[in-house]
Parts: sequence; structure tokens; C-alpha cells
Amino acid sequence: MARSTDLITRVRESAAFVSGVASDVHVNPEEAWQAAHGISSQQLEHLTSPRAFDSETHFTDNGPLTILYLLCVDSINFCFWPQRGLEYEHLARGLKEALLRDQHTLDADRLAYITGSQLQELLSLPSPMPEQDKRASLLRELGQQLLTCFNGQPEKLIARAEGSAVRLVDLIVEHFPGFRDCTVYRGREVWFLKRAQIFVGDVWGAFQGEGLGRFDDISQLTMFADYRVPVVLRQMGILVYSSQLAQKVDAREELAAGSEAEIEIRACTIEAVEVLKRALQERSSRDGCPVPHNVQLDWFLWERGERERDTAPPHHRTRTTFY
Ligand SMILES: Nc1nc2c(c(CN[C@H]3C=C[C@H](O)[C@@H]3O)cn2[C@@H]2O[C@H](COP(=O)(O)O)[C@@H](O)[C@H]2O)c(=O)[nH]1
Repeated sequence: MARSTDLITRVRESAAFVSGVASDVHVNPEEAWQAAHGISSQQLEHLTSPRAFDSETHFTDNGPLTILYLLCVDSINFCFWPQRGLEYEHLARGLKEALLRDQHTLDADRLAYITGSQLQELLSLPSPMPEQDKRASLLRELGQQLLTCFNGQPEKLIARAEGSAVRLVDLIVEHFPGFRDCTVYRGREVWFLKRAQIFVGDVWGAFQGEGLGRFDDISQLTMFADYRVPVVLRQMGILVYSSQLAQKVDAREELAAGSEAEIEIRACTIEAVEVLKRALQERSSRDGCPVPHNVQLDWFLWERGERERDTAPPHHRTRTTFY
């Protein structure tokens, strides 16, 4: 019987397909090659060394509760830009502090009934978040499915993946429909799975690749197609927008979710990091430099995007629950 293609492979194939035919975005391989040779070996050493999850922002008890915490964070880790000043860190820190106040606050049987206003209170936010009710419904789905499929125990989800990041991404999308980040481009189904993959990357990072965070195939994750990394890749000259698209993005005009332009930005962002990774592998075959996993390249690019977000050009603006 033909083995059904795992979803991460579909993400890679989607990125290759779209970037091959895209009208408004393309990847510049020469700039990717330059960038790969511009990263110092010290930076690559740092990038590829185990990195502790910063406990100032994140909950890190390094037990099953961390898995539940990360499932909650990555269920609602999207679309902060409509509210000036709201960032990912407010979400991560807010959920951490809620757990420190009451370690049962995110238990599946409580998540299953959470409302938008209860979420706002839990996060101690002065005003409602964008898509707040949608975020609450995603947490209710998380709670209900954890109860139905995993006896309310998130570590059972991790155990069922049997040490495979690829398998865990498939399990997440199978059991939690809110993570099903896919759409249609010119008649073909295309996959991105940003929040499903970032959850796996976060578990791997939180446990530094050991115990509950041990994945033998972590190298299979693609980068996470958000709205911050495309800005960095564009500044590096690796991602190039048509003048029409550049004008729209720079004017902060919204791109509809599922529009060709939005899909081309996301797919070419994934492809750009694949090209960057291959350039680093080629360099390593000559000078022996360490080669980061995509999740490590992603963090490198995302953290640069975070540092420069106030001076960088505008990111693209799409209202979505996927990133
Ligand atoms: N590609 C990628 N996108 C990521 C993350 C993160 C945070 N994760 C790391 C942070 C600490 C731990 O090390 C986690 O691993 C958030 N985002 C996305 O950025 C977007 C902008 O958000 P902001 O600038 O706040 O508005 C939003 O779509 C958000 O979903 C990442 O790592 N990679």
C-alpha cells in the first residue's frame, strides 16, 4: 500500500512548487549563497549549540506541564500586528505567569470551556486581543481533543510520536484541526503548518533535544512561515518582491488570507531557508562549519527580525489564525 506522504514532506513540496511558478515573489540563490558565506563560524557554533529556553518569558518546568504550556502558546501564536504593541512575548509570558499562579489553570477540562474574556483575564491584558474569541475557541478545541484522544495528558501525544518530529506534526494536524495550516494555490493544495511545526521546535528547544524533547528527525522541520522572517530575508536580498507587491506591502495594505501574493510570500520564505541551508551544507563540505537545523536557522532569522522590527520595512499584513 502506498505510504501516505507525511505532512512535512507536503510542506517542502508546496514550497518548491509555488516558488517555481510564483508571479510576485522569488528567491535569489546568489544572495542566499552570499548570506551563507557571510555567517561567521562563531555564529554558526552558537546557533548549533543547545540553547536554554529563556525562562523570563517562558514557563520551563521541563515536565509534562511544559508540553501543555507550549500547546497553548502555539495554539494562539498568531496575528499580533493589528494591535499596536502586542507581541508574541506578551502571550508567552502571560500564560507562564497564569501557570505560576495556578498550575491547573490550563488543565484540559478547564481549557475545554474557556471564553475570550476569560483568556484576556488569564493573560492580564488591558484590552481584548485581535481575534480573541477565535483564540479561545482554538484553546477549547485543544482541551476537548486532549480529553477525547489523550486522556487529558499532553505527554501521551508526545509519546505517540515515538521520537519522530515528522510523526508528531502529523498527529497534531490529525487531532487538532486548528493547526491545519493549508490552502489552495492555482488549483493545488499547499501546506505550511507553521504553528504545528513551531510547537515541535519549541518542545525540542525547551527540553534541549532530550527526554520529552528528543526527536531523531528534528532536521526534517522546515522554517516556520510567519510574517517576521520574510522581512529579514527581503532585507538580505534573498526574497525579492515584484514592484507591485512591494508597493502594497510597504504601504501596509492588507493581503487577503489565501491570496496568491500571501501564499507566494510564505512559500518562498520556506524555500529561501531551504536554499540557505543547502548553501551552508555546500560550504560545510569545504570548510567544515557546523550546519544548523532549519529550526535553528529560523530562530536566528526570527530573533534578528524581532531586534530590528522598529526600524525594518513593514511586514506583510494578513488576518489569519495560522501565523
Ligand atoms: N518563524 C518564527 N515565527 C515566530 C517565532 C515566534 C516565537 N518563538 C520563539 C520565541 C522564543 C522561543 O525560542 C520560541 O521558539 C513567534 N513567531 C511569529 O512571529 C510573528 C511576529 O510575532 P511578533 O513579532 O511578536 O508580532 C508571529 O507570526 C508569530 O507567530 C519563531 O520562533 N519563529
